Amino acid sequence: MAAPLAEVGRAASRRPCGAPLIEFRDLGKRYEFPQGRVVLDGLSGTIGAGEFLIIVGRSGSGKSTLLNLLGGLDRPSSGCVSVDGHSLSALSDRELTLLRRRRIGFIFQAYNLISTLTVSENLLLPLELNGLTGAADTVRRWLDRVGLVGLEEAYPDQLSGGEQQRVAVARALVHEPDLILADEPTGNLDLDHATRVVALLDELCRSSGKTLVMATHSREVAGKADRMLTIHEGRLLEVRE
Ligand SMILES: Nc1ncnc2c1ncn2[C@@H]1O[C@H](COP(=O)(O)OP(=O)(O)OP(=O)(O)O)[C@@H](O)[C@H]1O
Repeated sequence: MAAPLAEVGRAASRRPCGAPLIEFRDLGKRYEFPQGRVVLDGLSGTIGAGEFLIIVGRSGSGKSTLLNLLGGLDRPSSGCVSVDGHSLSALSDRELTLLRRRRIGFIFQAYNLISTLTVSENLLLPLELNGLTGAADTVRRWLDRVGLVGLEEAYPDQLSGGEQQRVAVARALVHEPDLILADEPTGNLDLDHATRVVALLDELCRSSGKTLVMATHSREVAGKADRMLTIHEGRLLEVRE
């Protein structure tokens, strides 16, 4: 049975390695507007703790929609998702917010850094929201890990695309979530920088046993993913190469 939400905030180390972190069953999503369209149709599966899973699919196939459902950013039209045994549909909006804040790190294509905050301040935010102490040291350590020492006081628009994405990577990981959901994290980067960002993400997640689910157009950046799934006509298929 799942532990109460308040008690599972930082319980990743108790989970046996390889046990499913995410389970989804008969998951469906239909958007009513602008015209009724079924984007996801009866998807079921599991994602193991510590796994690196890539989701590919053509533009508009539903990759972002799936990540949003897995991360509790949107509610499914049918079916259910559970994260570490917590059924997302059973959580109130407040509980869902807490689960997302504590347990999940999001990385988006357009970085989504807060433009009026410096690099350091962008990283401090998730720590402060989670009431974590020792924040200044943690931020310094993460800036070192992603190779951004010296840019602490810079604002996002003073950084290159690759640098901004490394800030976004650090921001998603700084509060030690169990699950990282990355939606086209390299979409704005050339192949060389894209490959480096994915390698960094992979290394950071693997070294700390975090689960990484990444949606991308490009199989070339898939790197060392453990598994690759594709969404085609609303269904999820395993890609074997
Ligand atoms: N909020 C919404 N309201 C209505 N339709 C939506 C909404 N969000 C997405 N869609 C539609 O759902 C389909 C899937 O969109 P989604 O963004 O999940 O695809 P994607 O595979 O991530 O695409 P891309 O690779 O271009 O980012 C698209 O046809 C899109 O127009």
